[in-house]
Amino acid sequence: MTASRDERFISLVPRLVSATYFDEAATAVLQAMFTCVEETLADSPFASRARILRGVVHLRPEDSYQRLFGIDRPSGARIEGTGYLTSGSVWSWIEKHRCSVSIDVQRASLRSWMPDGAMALRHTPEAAGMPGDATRERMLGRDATHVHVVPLRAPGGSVDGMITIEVSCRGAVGLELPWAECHEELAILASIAGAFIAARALPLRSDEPASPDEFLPVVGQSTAHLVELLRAFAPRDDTILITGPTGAGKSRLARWCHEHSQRRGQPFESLDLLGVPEDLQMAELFGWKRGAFTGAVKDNPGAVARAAKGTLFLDEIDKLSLKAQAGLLRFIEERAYRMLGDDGAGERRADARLLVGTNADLRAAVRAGRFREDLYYRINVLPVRLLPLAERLDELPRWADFMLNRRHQEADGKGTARFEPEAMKLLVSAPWPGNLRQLDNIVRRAYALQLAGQSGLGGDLVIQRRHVERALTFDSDAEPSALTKLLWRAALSFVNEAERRRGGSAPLPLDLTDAFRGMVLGAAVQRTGNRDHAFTLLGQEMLLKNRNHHRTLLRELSRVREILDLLGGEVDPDLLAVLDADKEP
Ligand SMILES: Nc1ncnc2c1ncn2[C@@H]1O[C@H](COP(=O)(O)OP(=O)(O)OP(=O)(O)O)[C@@H](O)[C@H]1O
Repeated sequence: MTASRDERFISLVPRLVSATYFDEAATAVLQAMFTCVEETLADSPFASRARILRGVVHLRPEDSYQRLFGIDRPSGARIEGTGYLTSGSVWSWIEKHRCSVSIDVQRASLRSWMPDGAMALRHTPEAAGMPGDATRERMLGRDATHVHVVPLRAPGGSVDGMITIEVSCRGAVGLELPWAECHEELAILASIAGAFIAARALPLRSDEPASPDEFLPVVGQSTAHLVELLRAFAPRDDTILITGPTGAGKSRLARWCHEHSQRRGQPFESLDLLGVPEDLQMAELFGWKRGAFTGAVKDNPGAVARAAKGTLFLDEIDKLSLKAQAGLLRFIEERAYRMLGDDGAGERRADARLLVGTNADLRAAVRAGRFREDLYYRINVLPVRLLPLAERLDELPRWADFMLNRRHQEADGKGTARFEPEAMKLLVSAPWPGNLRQLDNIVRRAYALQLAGQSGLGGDLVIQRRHVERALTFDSDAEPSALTKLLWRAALSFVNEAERRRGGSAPLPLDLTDAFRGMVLGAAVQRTGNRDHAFTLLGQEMLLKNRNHHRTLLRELSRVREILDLLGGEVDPDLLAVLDADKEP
């Protein structure tokens, strides 16, 4: 190892340590790699002919894109928009074999630098790991004749992404660029970077912060990086796989991608496979002719044909039957399909860009034999994950305001609509298993309750806390697991607080959780407006019978006071009212 290589390793570390943005960390490792490759090329027969075009860092842990950043070598500028190598097959090869690969783009050959030092050369365009025709064409279009790809390893050893270096050297087509001389050093640089980059989800510094629009009205810090990624992915024709829980907004995000693609203005067709029985999936996708099956009273072109020239969003793709998976794979590979019952016309073609959504773990479905592996790799080109609402609480107040104003406009309301601060606090502290869809329902319900309590839609509308509380209560009736989730969250908060106090102020012992009984009793007294009813509601008739319930309530509420004294902070006004009422003789 030469001194300059040592220096490169040593000088990279402090740059990575001090990086506060992903861009900075990625720039540091790319610059070190550029220098390494340039020095190697300078000592080779291609010295005067080869030039580096660009380098890109792809961070995709657990198989979904988290960050993407690239530098255009000649200008030193950040790569904008669509200029990224996004070959699903290269990624799947790297992930599986955990080794670097060098690609001769024109000759369609792929050299793998196996971890045991062996080297495998594969020559056909169809060979596993080789980028598909469209990706190769794109690379050649920007004069990239050779690409070297290095795995990005996380500290635990998992491969959490890759770094790609594109070189242009027309004179070397069919010849070996000197990757043999530098691939080890590049792998070490990537490993050093991986230890920092993959372990920390550094934010992306964007010159142009993600701005909300009609199709994505709220973009907070927690989704800004996702929107940034989608800005690069949306304009391409590759498939985007959007994973995320039900109701988180996958369909809307798919629509946003369509609106930010060249296909904007063309049809956007959405098919939710959850609602389509397996035996009708082929028909819904590819259409049918009249009489193709019982009930087919007239021709139906199918979702693929309706999406022609535009975009087709297939939600809940994991629900696709194996038969329909085969049909979809064929459509993706050849853009060809057959309509049900159309024996005469033969094959049809449609140019539709595919976007796919799921809440399931598709890899697990592949392992279980429920999802075709070849189809998985075809749709897993640009995977992104939409977080559940509970993990993007920074956005929640803006979503709630947006949904409230949307409802207000639908109702032709005058003036403005807003939540009072206490109502908003309640929304932020709720668990949201149903995500944005649930929030929308709650907002609509609270709006209706508020309207019912005041006359007409005249002036500004301020939604009060009690209406939100009632709306949430209705909702938790419909969602029995919500209480368990809330209890669990409360337990976690309790433990967090106990930890925070460790070694410092008064401890928070387990016994204080008894205060919860007092709070439940207090809430029941407040809700029923009567102690006897509250005790009956909570199954404590025995205490009532013995007329012991007043004393019990006093004792339970004293525990509540104890914990409030210890914790301090703001106390819910309703709880205060119960406590104050009990002070009176
Ligand atoms: N960008 C958005 N603009 C406006 N409303 C949104 C947006 N995203 C989500 N919502 C609200 O959340 C609801 C659920 O969104 P969406 O249907 O996109 O979720 P999803 O993740 O596709 O859910 P599922 O998988 O259950 O179909 C919408 O009906 C809407 O009320």
